[in-house]
Amino acid sequence: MIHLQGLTFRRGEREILRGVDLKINPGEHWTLLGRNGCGKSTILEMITGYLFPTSGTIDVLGNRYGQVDVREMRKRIGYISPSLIEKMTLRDPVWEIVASGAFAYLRFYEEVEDEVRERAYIELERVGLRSLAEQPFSTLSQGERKKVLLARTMMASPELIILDEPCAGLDLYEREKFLYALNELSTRKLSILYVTHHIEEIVPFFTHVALMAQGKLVASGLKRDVLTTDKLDEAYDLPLDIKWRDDRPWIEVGKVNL
Ligand SMILES: Nc1ncnc2c1ncn2[C@@H]1O[C@H](COP(=O)(O)OP(=O)(O)OP(=O)(O)O)[C@@H](O)[C@H]1O
Repeated sequence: MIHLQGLTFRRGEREILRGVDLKINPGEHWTLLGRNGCGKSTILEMITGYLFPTSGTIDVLGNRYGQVDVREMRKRIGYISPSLIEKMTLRDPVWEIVASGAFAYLRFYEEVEDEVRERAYIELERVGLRSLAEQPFSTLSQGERKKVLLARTMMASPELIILDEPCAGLDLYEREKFLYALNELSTRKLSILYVTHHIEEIVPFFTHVALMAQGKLVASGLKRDVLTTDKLDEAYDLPLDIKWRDDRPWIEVGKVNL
């Protein structure tokens, strides 16, 4: 599904990625964790073909980057990045925003086929927003907008969904609703790669975790093997204690001397 080998990325004197190896198999759902600036978004931008490594190889969905048209690859990958919402036209109705995902357009300049419109309604129904289909996108809450983007992503039947901090700025209720919608999608034939700063967002359907620090992977593998006190201490340089409740982790922070 995704195989990164020996990825490095340099900008001037800075080594932003330092030998990242990561293998994600079909059907696995991964969370990528690490402090600000450790290189998470850089990895996502490489997997989506917007950035190229200084050295190392990237294989995604059976294709080696450098030997494949990345525009074709992007049609097979749903990518929800922080900048995507800003690119949407706020006055467009919600269903149209969703429908545009079928063609990877940002908006339509011609009549939308009935079949595409119907599919947009179905995807909206799946994320629980069918009733808002005719409203302008601008009238939706932040959480609803994020779920609209999820529905939009599903229009292209992606084999891989990549999300960069999709719950940033959402209140607890909106966050849980978003994660519930994502959980529903996780049962379809696809893999999810999800970047977050919040360990409690690692809901039960996530199977694996990759933990980064300063451009390197501290650990990667099954979530219970990676989310240990020692490994988290190493990545965050804080006295942390991990607890589990209903297969969902949360963090206790010990006395901090910064
Ligand atoms: N094109 C670039 N030129 C120079 N520096 C860059 C470039 N792209 C990223 N960086 C730097 O690389 C580091 C990693 O950035 P990246 O956005 O991948 O981190 P991140 O882990 O996603 O951080 P955050 O959690 O804050 O979003 C940062 O220090 C950033 O300033």
